[in-house]
Amino acid sequence: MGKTLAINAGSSSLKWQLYAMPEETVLAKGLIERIGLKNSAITVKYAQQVDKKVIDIHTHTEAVKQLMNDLKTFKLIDDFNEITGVGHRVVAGGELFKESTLITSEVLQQIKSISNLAPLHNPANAQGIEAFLELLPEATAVAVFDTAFHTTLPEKAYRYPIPNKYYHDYNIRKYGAHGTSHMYVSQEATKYLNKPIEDLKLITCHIGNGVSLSAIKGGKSVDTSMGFTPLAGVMMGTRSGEIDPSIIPYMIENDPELHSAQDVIDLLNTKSGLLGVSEISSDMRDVQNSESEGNKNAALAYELFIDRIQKYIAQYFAVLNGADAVIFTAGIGENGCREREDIINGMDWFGFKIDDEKNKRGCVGNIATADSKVKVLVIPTDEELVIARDVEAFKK
Ligand SMILES: Nc1ncnc2c1ncn2[C@@H]1O[C@H](COP(=O)(O)OP(=O)(O)O)[C@@H](O)[C@H]1O
Ligand SMILES: CC(=O)OP(=O)(O)O
Ligand SMILES: [Mg+2]
Repeated sequence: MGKTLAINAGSSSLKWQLYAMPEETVLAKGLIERIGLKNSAITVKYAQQVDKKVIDIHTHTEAVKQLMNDLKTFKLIDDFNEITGVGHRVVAGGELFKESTLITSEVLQQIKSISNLAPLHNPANAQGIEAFLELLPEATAVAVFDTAFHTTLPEKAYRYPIPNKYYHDYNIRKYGAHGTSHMYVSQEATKYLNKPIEDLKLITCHIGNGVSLSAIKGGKSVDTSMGFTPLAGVMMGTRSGEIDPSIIPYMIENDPELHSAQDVIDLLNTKSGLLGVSEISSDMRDVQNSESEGNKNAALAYELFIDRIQKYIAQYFAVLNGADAVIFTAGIGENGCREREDIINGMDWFGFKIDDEKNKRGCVGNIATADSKVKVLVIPTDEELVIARDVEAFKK
């Protein structure tokens, strides 16, 4: 039933995959990085080929035009009309969207209206949507929300212990994020655990540039580390994760460079995490390279990063009252052998240990020792496939 594009627009990047549906064959995929900066990097992969180029891409609208031209240049399509569906990852759905939704101009306005719930993401997601509405007005356009999978959280998990009116009148609650990824890897886990999802208790760790963990019981999210916005929870590439909220007014009072709560929130979102502590980079590979050259800040950044993840894993053992498996996914979760070893072997009291022979680059599946009570799984995430499937469901 035609070709479907899955779009994952980040604050400075745009990832995409082109599928033949309903066969779910990946025809091509690509990445446009450094949007809005000099020398944007463009990668297109198709049929064993990789094309890379560097040009300046100023906006997400330009990125979409570039991607569509590349599809023609590399003969992945002859005509734009071959693309009958476009699915967009949208990080925050707030109280407005509990499931994937057909995009109309009203839906687009609503997505923009809740940008406060994902300030780094929703504005970029909306730009991507607008660009495609202009280029492919006939295609089935669907928004797939990161928050949807977490709508099953029990009230004790999603409510904050603040006066009730802030929930009832202002919708202040935990929404979580990365839901598509937590859902996908938890479903994939059944292949390695030989039990139906209804009988499983899982702790999923999505560790990429953004990081979040979830406690999943019987296939439903029962807790997750991100909160009202994706700033909450563990430390990330540029985000602080949890800090004592009293620090915010204290920073404004004492640092003459900070004038408002918004200034501090920007700092916590974009200048903190691995970047803020290492003073080197938000990218884990750069941090580790500096650490190996003896850089103390980089070593501290790494230590904090591992510590925060361990503490959330421990919390979720309590939330679930035990677990069948801990799952690692996303850039660092899938590729970071050392991170997995440091996280798991530092808390082996919980009933698991990494098998060094299995914990290798490119490994997939269980990497725990044979006598581990709790399995440790590496499962590559595939948010784009879930998005393409949701688009397909609307085409029918
Ligand atoms: N081999 C590796 N070892 C450690 N970290 C890695 C490796 N490959 C990628 N990463 C890290 O993965 C992170 C990016 O993850 P990714 O899931 O692509 O993030 P996002 O989707 O949020 O852009 C970066 O910190 C990068 O350094
Ligand atoms: C929600 C979020 O943090 O997403 P990402 O990891 O893509 O930045
Ligand atoms: Mg991601």
